[in-house]
Amino acid sequence: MLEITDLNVYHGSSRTLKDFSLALNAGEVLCLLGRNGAGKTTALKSIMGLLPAQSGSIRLEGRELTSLRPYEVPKQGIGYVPQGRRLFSELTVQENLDIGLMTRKTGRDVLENALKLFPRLRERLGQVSGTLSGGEQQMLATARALCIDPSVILLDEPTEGLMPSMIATIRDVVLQLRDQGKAILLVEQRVDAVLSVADRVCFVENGKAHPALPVAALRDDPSLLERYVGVS
Ligand SMILES: Nc1ncnc2c1ncn2[C@@H]1O[C@H](COP(=O)(O)OP(=O)(O)OP(=O)(O)O)[C@@H](O)[C@H]1O
Repeated sequence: MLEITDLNVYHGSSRTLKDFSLALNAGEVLCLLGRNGAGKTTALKSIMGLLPAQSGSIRLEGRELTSLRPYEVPKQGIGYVPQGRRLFSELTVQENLDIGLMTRKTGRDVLENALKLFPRLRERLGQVSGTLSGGEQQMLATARALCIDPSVILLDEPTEGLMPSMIATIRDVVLQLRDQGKAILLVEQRVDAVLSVADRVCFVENGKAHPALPVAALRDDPSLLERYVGVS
């Protein structure tokens, strides 16, 4: 569904992604794991066209994305939930969701599906989003991405700073979306969260992606985590 091949991305003169390659399938959760600064967020931003590719390709069902402007990428059906959520904090919950709906001119049924996953947001449609709790803001950022009716969803550390019950809610939603056939690329630092949600994991090390492994490989060989993430 989404195929990244030999992608090279620079920040100034430093090469942040080095011949970075991975393939993401429909109906799976692929988790990017790696140390701080390994290049995980850079990979997601590059997919969204927020950082230009020096070389390499990013294809969604065969269509090349690297030549698109950033505003054109979500229109292809890629939803992005950035680290830190990046809501329009002065706008209400409804207005944030409307921005998602406008992106691809999706219908109210798409909004209904998103609100079904997050009933708590339905109760707060008129609330200014900057006044939501951290967990509710994460729900809103996810629901806004779902309002474009994406086939691919990129989530950057969605459980960061959340309490356990909220982490469980996000995990359940990710699994439901996977079961609906969405392709999900997840950056996640919490090993327990990775083990409970991922189908495959891909270690990112110094800007390079190692070949993806089934998540069972982490259980079978815990030394992988120590080697690539620095936890045991
Ligand atoms: N705007 C920027 N200007 C210069 N260098 C940057 C910029 N953004 C990121 N980098 C560098 O690119 C490298 C990869 O950063 P990136 O944020 O992709 O890492 P990450 O794997 O997501 O890390 P973390 O787990 O800490 O979020 C780091 O060395 C970082 O310092």
